[in-house]
Amino acid sequence: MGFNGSGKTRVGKRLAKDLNLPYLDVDKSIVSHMKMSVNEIYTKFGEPFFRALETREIKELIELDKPLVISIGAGLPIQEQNQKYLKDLGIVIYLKASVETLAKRLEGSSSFHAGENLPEKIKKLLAVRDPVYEKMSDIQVVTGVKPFEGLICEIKEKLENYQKTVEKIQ
Ligand SMILES: Nc1ncnc2c1ncn2[C@@H]1O[C@H](COP(=O)(O)OP(=O)(O)O)[C@@H](O)[C@H]1O
Ligand SMILES: O=C(O)C1=C[C@@H](OP(=O)(O)O)[C@@H](O)[C@H](O)C1
Ligand SMILES: [Mg+2]
Repeated sequence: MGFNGSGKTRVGKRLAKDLNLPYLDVDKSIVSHMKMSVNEIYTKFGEPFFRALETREIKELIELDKPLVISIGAGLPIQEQNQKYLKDLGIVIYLKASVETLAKRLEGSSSFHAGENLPEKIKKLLAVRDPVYEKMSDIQVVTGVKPFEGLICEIKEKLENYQKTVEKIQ
């Protein structure tokens, strides 16, 4: 979980490979179910419809009850209707990034329509989203500081520690 460009796809795919688990991207699942791009769904049916598809998708994943590494869209956790399901989905990792890191990564991105002032748009949206990501996450890592390999090691270490702590409690 994280802002657009925080690395959900890249980190998710690598983590799945290292943990020997299947990888699933919620946006990609929606696109393949609908046979339409995210942009087409937004244009044709509007955002609330897309958000309802996200909700349906994560409910199905909970019912599936299968170990997976999942990337969710940046807007999914912001929807109140999804927050109760997110907790049931499993361990939630927040890829936290600064405005500067995100602006660097999202420059020229076709999926993040920034218009004129990219850092300003990121700053505004992040101010709303970061507290929600903080609240909804079990594990947090800062991305954009250390090299990718180091970040992956940090995530795996934090995951192990988290699982050990949960086992102790149960
Ligand atoms: N830890 C990282 N260090 C440097 N670049 C990264 C890192 N994680 C992701 N990126 C790059 O940032 C961009 C956005 O990553 P991506 O995984 O597509 O983000 P998201 O799925 O969260 O939108 C890609 O070009 C990706 O290669
Ligand atoms: O920020 C958002 O509201 C969205 C982020 C996108 O996912 P990424 O986080 O992979 O860009 C995608 O779900 C959709 O375009 C809406
Ligand atoms: Mg992505």
